Amino acid sequence: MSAARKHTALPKAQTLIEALPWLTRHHGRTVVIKFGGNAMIDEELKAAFAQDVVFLRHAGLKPVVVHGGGPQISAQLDKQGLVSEFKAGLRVTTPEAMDVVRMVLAGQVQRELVGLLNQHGPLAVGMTGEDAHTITATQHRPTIDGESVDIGRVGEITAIDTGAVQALLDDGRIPVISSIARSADDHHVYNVNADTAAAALAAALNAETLMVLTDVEGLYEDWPHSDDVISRLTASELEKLLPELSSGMVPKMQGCLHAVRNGVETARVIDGRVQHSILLEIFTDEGIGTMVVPDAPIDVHTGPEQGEA
Ligand SMILES: Nc1ncnc2c1ncn2[C@@H]1O[C@H](COP(=O)(O)OP(=O)(O)O)[C@@H](O)[C@H]1O
Ligand SMILES: CC(=O)N[C@@H](CCC(=O)OP(=O)(O)O)C(=O)O
Repeated sequence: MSAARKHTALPKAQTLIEALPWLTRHHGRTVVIKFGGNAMIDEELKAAFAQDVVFLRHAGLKPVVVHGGGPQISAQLDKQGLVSEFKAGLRVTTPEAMDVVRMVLAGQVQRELVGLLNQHGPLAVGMTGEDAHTITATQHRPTIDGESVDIGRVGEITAIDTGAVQALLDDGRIPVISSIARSADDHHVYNVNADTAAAALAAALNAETLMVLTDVEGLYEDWPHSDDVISRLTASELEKLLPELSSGMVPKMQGCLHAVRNGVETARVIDGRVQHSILLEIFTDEGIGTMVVPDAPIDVHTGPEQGEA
């Protein structure tokens, strides 16, 4: 090898070897990645997301993708002349809107993600929470101003059956899951917030990490007045903060709390607008968003040889 070639190749080897402690730590572990509708805005970002997920799979992790599609659902409802209304951060879902939600999530967004992932090999398999009883829900009635409100076919998760997802993981596949649940009440289906579905799946799968990709840098300390990101907080600290949060951050942070209180080691909210943000989070110490840890935390941003595992 010429001196010039060695010069350009060496930094690549160094980059790879720097990832070794993280590769060792995460090998064989399940990572649930929530890809939000707002982070899916750009073709290049979607392609980079697919590359990252496939990279994780080839690096020996077990990624599970749970996707949203709020803006895509709203656009389709609009096309059909149906109004989008949200209460307590959740879409008021009439039976007519439910058909649109199901068609957009399972028929469009999920298909697109599966297609992007499968450009790299026969890896991704799409499913919804309806399949093999993966997610079961009953009607969710949020309390607004002290009153229980009917927001239609919005589901509250009552059970998760991980059998089908686990079988896919054992077969080396990447499950791509739409946040629709089978009903425990009747033979219809429910619309579940995708952050909530991802968190419930992460806990039930005993995942190492829940990673929520969105369109902000993380949890802002004083949103919307400042863009100071809280880089790390414990479950108890988050619990205290929850009543102050608004809009889309509520289900995300509730989900992160649920995950770390139920065995998941870290739950992170990261910026899906940054290319390869997943790899930056998993394989470097440049954690870029907000990380929630259990009250007795494990320092995951420290390489195994430098600190406690
Ligand atoms: N404290 C906060 N920190 C960051 N974003 C916040 C906060 N409170 C509310 N938000 C809002 O939450 C949004 C993210 O949620 P959402 O729109 O549901 O995204 P996604 O489609 O990725 O699930 C942000 O774009 C921001 O407008
Ligand atoms: C009940 C409820 O609100 N469901 C969401 C499901 C999709 C979702 O959560 O998408 P994002 O992650 O892109 O927000 C909805 O209908 O918009």
